[in-house]
Amino acid sequence: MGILRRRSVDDRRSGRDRRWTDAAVCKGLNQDVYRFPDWSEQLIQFLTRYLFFSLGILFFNFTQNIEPVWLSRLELNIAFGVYFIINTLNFLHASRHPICPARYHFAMWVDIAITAISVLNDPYAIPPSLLVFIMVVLGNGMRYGMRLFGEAVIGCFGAVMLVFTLRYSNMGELFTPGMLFLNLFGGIILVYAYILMGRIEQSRRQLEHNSRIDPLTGLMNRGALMELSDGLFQKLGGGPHRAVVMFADMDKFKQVNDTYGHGTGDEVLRRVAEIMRGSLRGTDLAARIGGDEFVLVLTDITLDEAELVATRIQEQIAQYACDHRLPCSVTIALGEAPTHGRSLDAILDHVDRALYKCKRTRNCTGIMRADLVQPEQVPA
Ligand SMILES: Nc1nc2c(ncn2[C@@H]2O[C@H](COP(=O)(O)OP(=O)(O)OP(=O)(O)O)[C@@H](O)[C@H]2O)c(=O)[nH]1
Repeated sequence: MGILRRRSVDDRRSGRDRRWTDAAVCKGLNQDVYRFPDWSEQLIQFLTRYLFFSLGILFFNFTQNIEPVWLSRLELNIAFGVYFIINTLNFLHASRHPICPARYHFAMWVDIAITAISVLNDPYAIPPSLLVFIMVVLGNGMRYGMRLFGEAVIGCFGAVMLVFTLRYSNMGELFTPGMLFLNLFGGIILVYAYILMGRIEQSRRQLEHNSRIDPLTGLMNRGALMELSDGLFQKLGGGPHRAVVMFADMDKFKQVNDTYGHGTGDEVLRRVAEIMRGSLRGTDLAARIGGDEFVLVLTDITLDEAELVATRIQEQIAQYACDHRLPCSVTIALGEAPTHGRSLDAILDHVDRALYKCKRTRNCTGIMRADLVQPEQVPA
């Protein structure tokens, strides 16, 4: 039971990164297909775009013997000017709304368009500006996840084909071996980067999953519970909806371990987790937060209804213990949001006291509501 007393917030992610990811969760954005880079990453990308803009202006306006082949210099400068304005508007939007997949897509297509215009107007037979397509794919795809990566590959491939067709129809240019090599090389880099990125993303997701799940029971761990319940309690806010926090602690579990071994103890924990999981609805949360301690967060439910759920869980565990001739049982304490607090931490403080009291009271039925425990009864 001491684990709640030791509970602290220091293992939680902090700062902007966390708020951004939480915001993504709240907005219901799919983090399997999108990545949400932090502001510094996006800032570097915008600076790269401004760098590309400056190089384009310098190349087409101030390099000797360079004449745009498709547009007039004025038209080309207008295109770059429009790019500058769009980029700046996107930049301002990003500084206010860093998480915005629609903008990620839009900015990437604008990048593809201006790159295609540059390659189209590049007078070199083997246009070095083709390499910018690789930068567009890597710069966008690696930052924002597999969805944008795939879209960038398809978009850039389509743009290259279109540009070559137009260059050919305009200049009668044939594919030179150098051009063929450059495209082949670029294509191989992109496919390689896509595969590599896919593997990295998969490992990242696996790691993230493992860091949130208790491997013995498959329930979430304490860190994941704290993180998800933050969002859940924020949503409750001052509204009419309620949530009940249930804290369950096994009794005589040490005796099970000592008498029958840790293998049996593990099996008991797995079975208890199964019973708890079976009592939940889709929106509820269940976690093992310590050795033999479990926390459930039930949404849209009253304390009375939650007490019935707790009784059912208790009965099923008692039945299991009886069937296997085990001495263990479970004590469950209940608290309610917002009556006992507006965050999981705050409610758990109350519920922890109720559990402590129930464990120490001989006539406790094994279920205790936090509202039945007065502050002065709380042990020091
Ligand atoms: N089998 C097993 N045992 C564990 C695990 N994690 C913690 N424990 C054991 O769980 C026991 C918890 O101790 P206590 O909280 O004193 O258990 P209890 O006998 O139920 O005592 P009360 O809670 O005071 O009723 C300890 O013996 C731990 O070694 C685990 O993952 N598997």
